[in-house]
Amino acid sequence: MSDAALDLRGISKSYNNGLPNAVHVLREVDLQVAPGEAVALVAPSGAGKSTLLHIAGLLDTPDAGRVAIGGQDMTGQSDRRRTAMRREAVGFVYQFHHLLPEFSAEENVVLPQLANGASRKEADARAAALLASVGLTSRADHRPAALSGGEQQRVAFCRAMANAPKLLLADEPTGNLDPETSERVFDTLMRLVHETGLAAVIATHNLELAARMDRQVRLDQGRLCAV
Ligand SMILES: Nc1ncnc2c1ncn2[C@@H]1O[C@H](COP(=O)(O)OP(=O)(O)OP(=O)(O)O)[C@@H](O)[C@H]1O
Repeated sequence: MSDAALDLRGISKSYNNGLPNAVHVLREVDLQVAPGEAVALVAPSGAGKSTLLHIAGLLDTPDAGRVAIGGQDMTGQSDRRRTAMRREAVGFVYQFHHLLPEFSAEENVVLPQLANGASRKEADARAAALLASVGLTSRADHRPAALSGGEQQRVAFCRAMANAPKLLLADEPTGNLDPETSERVFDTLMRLVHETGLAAVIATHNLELAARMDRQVRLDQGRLCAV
């Protein structure tokens, strides 16, 4: 397999839900993403974007096909190795951000770094810089419940970037944001992609933002095609 940041080959996934007719969500999907490349994943609701992102981020396994991250084939690897790879190399921004409710915005960005071996000082400095980059310095001490949906979304983005992942997978990362804030998060993201060699796959319904990424792919009837 290649040295692509993400290399998906022949990925298929279906759900049968105990019914005779299985739903073929993904059919032989191939996708390679290079370091420093942002790929927009566009598709209607229910087309399989989350399923594809979960498989790419090692949160789910395909029925067939291979997944490699940073040139390492993760197919058939133990849960321990998959978890270690996910923690070291992959950042995830979920559609529903899953922040830890009992911790502040800043702590939500600090904790994954401590879990990954950073010192408290390094983790605090990186969290402060990330929160500043998305305009949240004044909200750093707030718990998620005291933040708006869009602010929570931005904290989730900072948390995904906390351990400087090689691969960022994002499910509608600007979905809850007003146009100006969406622009700011998008600019931060593209700067990280082009300046640090981050590879990103970003599922979005926003066709205008999709058109500004390096490449667009579309899921249609389970097949992935270039736009
Ligand atoms: N665990 C599951 N069991 C059964 N069916 C599932 C499961 N997860 C997803 N599906 C089905 O697979 C299809 C794709 O779901 P998925 O969540 O990947 O779509 P999506 O493109 O991310 O949608 P949205 O944009 O609405 O979030 C849907 O028809 C969904 O009902």
